[in-house]
Amino acid sequence: MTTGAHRRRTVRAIVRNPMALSGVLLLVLVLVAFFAAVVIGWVAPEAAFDADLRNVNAPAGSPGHLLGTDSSGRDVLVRLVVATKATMISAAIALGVALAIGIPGGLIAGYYGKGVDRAANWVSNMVMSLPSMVVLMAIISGYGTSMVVTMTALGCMMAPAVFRLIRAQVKAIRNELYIDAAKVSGLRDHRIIARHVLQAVRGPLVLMVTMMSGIAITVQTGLDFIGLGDENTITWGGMLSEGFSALHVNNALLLWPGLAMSLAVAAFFLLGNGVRDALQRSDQPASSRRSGRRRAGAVEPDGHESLGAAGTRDGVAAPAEDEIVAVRDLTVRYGADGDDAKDVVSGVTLTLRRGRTLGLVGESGSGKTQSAFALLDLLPGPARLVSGEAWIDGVDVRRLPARERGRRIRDAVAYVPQEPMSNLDPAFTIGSQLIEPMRHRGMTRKDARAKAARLLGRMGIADPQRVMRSYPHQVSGGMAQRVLIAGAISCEPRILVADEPTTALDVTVQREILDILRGLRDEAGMTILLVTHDLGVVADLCDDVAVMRQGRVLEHATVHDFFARPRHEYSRTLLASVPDEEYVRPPYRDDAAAMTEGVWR
Ligand SMILES: Nc1ncnc2c1ncn2[C@@H]1O[C@H](COP(=O)(O)OP(=O)(O)OP(=O)(O)O)[C@@H](O)[C@H]1O
Repeated sequence: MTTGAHRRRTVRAIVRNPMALSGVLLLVLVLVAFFAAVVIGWVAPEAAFDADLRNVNAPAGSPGHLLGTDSSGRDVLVRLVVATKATMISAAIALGVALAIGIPGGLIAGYYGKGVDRAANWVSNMVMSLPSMVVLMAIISGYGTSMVVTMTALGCMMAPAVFRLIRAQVKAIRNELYIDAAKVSGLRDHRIIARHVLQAVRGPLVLMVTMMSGIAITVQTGLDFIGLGDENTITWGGMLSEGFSALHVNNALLLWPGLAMSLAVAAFFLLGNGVRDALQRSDQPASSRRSGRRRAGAVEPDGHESLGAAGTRDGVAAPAEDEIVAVRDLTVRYGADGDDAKDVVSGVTLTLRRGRTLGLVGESGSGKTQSAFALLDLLPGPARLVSGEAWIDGVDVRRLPARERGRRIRDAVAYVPQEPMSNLDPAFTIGSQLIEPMRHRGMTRKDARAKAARLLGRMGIADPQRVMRSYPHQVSGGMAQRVLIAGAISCEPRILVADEPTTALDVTVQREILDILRGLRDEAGMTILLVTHDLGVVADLCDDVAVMRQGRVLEHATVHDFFARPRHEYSRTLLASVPDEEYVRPPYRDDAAAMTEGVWR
């Protein structure tokens, strides 16, 4: 579905939602009153102050006075309409200030974490602990009853609520795999925040904005009611105060401004709830949203030391020309140094030769993914890279400054993750997710769209245009994996890191995906690092193999040597534990050609 179609669907959902619709209608009424107040201010600025002392406290329906007059003979309806303007402007000021502080603060603190987050959170907690009314009264006593000053202060007091909401939402999605995928595809932080993060927080934000509008109106009216408002401005609070003084003479004077305020507040609350529901309904089913695996330890990113930090040894020889990737002595540590430290990758050395496929095998938890993440500079927050080199195409990227390192890795290496669905942002069509990285690298939208369709075709997708219009929840797992591979190769990387790309798929689709990878190696000359625990896949697709266990590489050999003459005891155990001997039988024969004729073909 296109963005335009999605928008139409959202509008339809709002119109069909009774709560949203009544909110919209009430808000239209308030806006009509607002614009009427603006017009009255131009054409008859004195109309709200015209007193007719011979006609005080006239009841509603009196000639010329639909809602009657007040105790000075002024027309209640005109005053009510004029008061709408000041009340709405006050609410807008408070809201604007709260959003201007809260949204960027929450985005930055939630996305970057660490010290920024701690400092911002501390300030927010401090402001939240202050009693708002007392602070507002103190400000009024110090700076007078200026509406702008009072509402700006109220906005500052409300900002922490926005900050907390945005920060919590950003933290919840910061470690989603589709955010990692966006990083890998080369999108800069500000684009990821604008495109993926803001999109995810819009629902709760709409609700908060409407709630806060209601609160701002209530507070402003309350302050005016108790006499702390700007006495030169007509407001609903001021009218309520006058009505309260004349309660026993004309109780209708309390009714009309009270009703106006209640309707305005209700308009915002109904609209907020309705729009939130409509947004949820017009998006894909909740079950398909963010169902992805969240990497363990995604809570606080303290102490993250990425590639490029200290520890590079000088004077080390560069890898040979055909070694497109050379990882040497890589150690990834979780926890602070000392007893808490845990090395999940210990002194790992791996070599990928140009145009070949290296299978990284090992039992679950052996450190395969962490090694791949270390190479991609994608380690999660709590992980630290404490030693090692990572050579990509003749450059040790650990020695590069962060930005240059990121650029070099993204230019050379693409990543295909294990769980296709959780690596696609549920809020965007597949087409837009494929096109964006190419656009980011300077391609026109038209060219990027054509290339995306072409790549999907090459991935064996029969109707690329339809798939591009679809949202992730509308395609199967196998299709999503093809989409991710198409996305990964769209910017023409030289190296592909595929982390168990077939694990979540059924056998037929697995075979097709493996064929695609084989085609990328054989036809496009791509170098592939294939993380897998499946020796059948290794036998079928890989040229070299590295066996990992407990964070260490135990054996690094050609596939032929590995199957024919496994050197390490653990390799022999692994081979012996394969349930169906047929899987690995062909490579055991000392016949290199037979290796590619395994059961997958
Ligand atoms: N955030 C984390 N905090 C602490 N330890 C972690 C964290 N993430 C991973 N680990 C540990 O790192 C080790 C290696 O994990 P890794 O994901 O690399 O394993 P793997 O070989 O890819 O396994 P699998 O095949 O199950 O994906 C495991 O012992 C795991 O528990």
